[in-house]
Amino acid sequence: MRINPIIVQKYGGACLETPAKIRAVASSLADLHSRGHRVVAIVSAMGKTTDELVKIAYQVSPHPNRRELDMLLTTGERISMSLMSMALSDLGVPAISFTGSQAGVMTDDSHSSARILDVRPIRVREELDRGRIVVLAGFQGVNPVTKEITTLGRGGSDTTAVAMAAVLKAECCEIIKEVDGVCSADPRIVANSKPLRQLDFVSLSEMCFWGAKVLHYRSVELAQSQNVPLVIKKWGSAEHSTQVMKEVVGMESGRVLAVNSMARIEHVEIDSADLNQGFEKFAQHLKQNGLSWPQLLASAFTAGKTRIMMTCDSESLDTLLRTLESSKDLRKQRETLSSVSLTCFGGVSSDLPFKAIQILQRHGIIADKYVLSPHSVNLFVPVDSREAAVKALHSLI
Ligand SMILES: Nc1ncnc2c1ncn2[C@@H]1O[C@H](COP(=O)(O)OP(=O)(O)O)[C@@H](O)[C@H]1O
Ligand SMILES: N[C@@H](CC(=O)OP(=O)(O)O)C(=O)O
Repeated sequence: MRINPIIVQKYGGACLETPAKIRAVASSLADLHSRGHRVVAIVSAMGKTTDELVKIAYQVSPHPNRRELDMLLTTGERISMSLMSMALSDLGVPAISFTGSQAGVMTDDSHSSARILDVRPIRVREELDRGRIVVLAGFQGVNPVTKEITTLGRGGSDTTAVAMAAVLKAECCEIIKEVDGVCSADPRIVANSKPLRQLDFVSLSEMCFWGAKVLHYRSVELAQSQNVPLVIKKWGSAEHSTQVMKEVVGMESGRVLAVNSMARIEHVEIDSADLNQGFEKFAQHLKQNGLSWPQLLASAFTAGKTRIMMTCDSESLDTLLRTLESSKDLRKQRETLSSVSLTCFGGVSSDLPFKAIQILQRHGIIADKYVLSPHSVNLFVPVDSREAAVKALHSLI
């Protein structure tokens, strides 16, 4: 007997913003199911629900307990999953929803930035075998030791989808968006940004690490390491999609593929004897204050100070900066910056940083410094120049 292929589809908050949108997604899932696929749908919270929950938490407590914050934020996805399952039942399609822990998503114990250690989708497999569509809450899991509920970090539902597709050996993992796949820049900033129809894993993961909000960057790394066929698709449009490939034809062209940016980068300075002690003090400070690790971008040690450059969601950065006020050895250093990154195919050409600096200068923007990664030039600019810098550098594409 031929076993029907499994398709994992992930729907982001934008596609689930209203009850009408949820019903529309349900009918598209029903259609997929009727064509003989076994379907797993990963859902995010409706619209901006997670932002609203975060806001409420900070109105109640200026420094919310991280365990309780995770308990709160996971409710957003629970709402979506149960509504989606109801909508499917109304269409006459058998469906069942599961939370991350019911679906067997096992994580480490790091609240608000947990990493997936294992997936044991026992109930998911049973229900697929019964012919049901399985609807899963993205962005969450459970730590098998502490038994606590965790979240994977903002945008983490993409990573749930890829992890589930990997263990279920799905035929495809489709990330469904309201945008036209992955574009050469955020279409909200650059109206004429170009959709990228094919992208290699390395370039995409670099773009997402440096701020492209289109995918959780850990999901790209996981898809690459687990060999998951990954497609980013525009909702309701068969042809508008980005296919992520192991290799895209071409050698070391250095062609600029995309410009992305990070809105807010902060610097912390730590009194220390060397880099190692600087990091130890930073790690201890995070632990003592119940804070999760931010995304670290660079660090340096000179003259008794370790300086760390980092980013994270704005609420977490605000909380971290507040805790520095009562610290003896750690302090906020210099003004907040934004980043602008050029991601290139097949490596960065040596003259690109200087070309980029000149273009910015012609637009009256002074780049403070830049760092290179194998596939990106990442420049740091004043926060109020961020959008103008993205638009100016998009001329290189
Ligand atoms: N390079 C990029 N390509 C496409 N979208 C991007 C890029 N950088 C940032 N974005 C943003 O990512 C979001 C992705 O799609 P959307 O369906 O709105 O979100 P979600 O699925 O997270 O709810 C959009 O808001 C878009 O503005
Ligand atoms: N709801 C969570 C997780 C997520 O993945 O959301 P989205 O897929 O809408 O970016 C967040 O807003 O962070």
